Amino acid sequence: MADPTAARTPLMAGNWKMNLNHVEAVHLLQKLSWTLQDKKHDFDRVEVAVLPPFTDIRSVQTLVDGDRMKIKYGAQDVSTHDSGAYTGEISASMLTKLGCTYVLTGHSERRQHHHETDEVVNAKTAKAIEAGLTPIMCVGEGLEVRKADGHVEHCLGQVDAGLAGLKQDDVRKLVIAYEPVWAIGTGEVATPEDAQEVIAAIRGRIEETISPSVADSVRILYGGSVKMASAGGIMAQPDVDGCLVGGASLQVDEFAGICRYLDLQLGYSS
Ligand SMILES: O=C[C@H](O)COP(=O)(O)O
Repeated sequence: MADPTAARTPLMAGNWKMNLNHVEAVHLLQKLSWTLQDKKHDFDRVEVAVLPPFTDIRSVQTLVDGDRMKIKYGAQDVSTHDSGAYTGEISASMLTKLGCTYVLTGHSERRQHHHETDEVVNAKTAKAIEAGLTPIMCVGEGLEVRKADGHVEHCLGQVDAGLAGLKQDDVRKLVIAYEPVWAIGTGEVATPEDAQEVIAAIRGRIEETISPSVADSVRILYGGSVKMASAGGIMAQPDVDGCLVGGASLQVDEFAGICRYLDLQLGYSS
């Protein structure tokens, strides 16, 4: 039986999507770091990561290394290929070389606008792991599926397909993000109970198909219009291990507030 209270370090990951050039990226990251330092953020207690566009990653790396920041970073996508004649693609080893920790796979915007199938998501996830990156593999249902009450089965199907063929120890280390498509960038947040329902089902599926200890270790995030005001309620759910934040990660005070949800809950916000 998977233990929903097993120790898993919460992760707050900011997906900048196609926003911020490299100069703007440096400004935002510097300000985020100062804000969190000023509030004495404990990065071992709540991990913080940013996922900039590819063109910003080298600048982010220089800043993180130069200032010895504890903020981690990663990319928003990765190729299924290792190298060669694949115009416009970026390989997993290129990201590792840039010091990336994380990479998103299967974000709904890639599934929707770039027709990424579950097989492609699985191949990208495997390539990322092979190169030493931690994939944040995204799953989530659209509005029609939710209305037809098929959301849990839909997400479990995406999880099964995305994890196919991966080794137990690799699954243990990866991160899954549940993002209901109808809640992305719409201001429409799933309730904390909606997030818990699907995330607990995903953990249960991993327990069943892989192992209870892997299910206890794997971190599962919620994403979809998360704001400072909603983060505490979402994070109070026993199976939710963090948030994948889009729009609010472009506003330093909002994102810092999300990262500090524990302090804010405890009333240390002043
Ligand atoms: O990757 C992040 C998600 O797509 C959520 O975006 P959002 O916070 O703007 O709704």
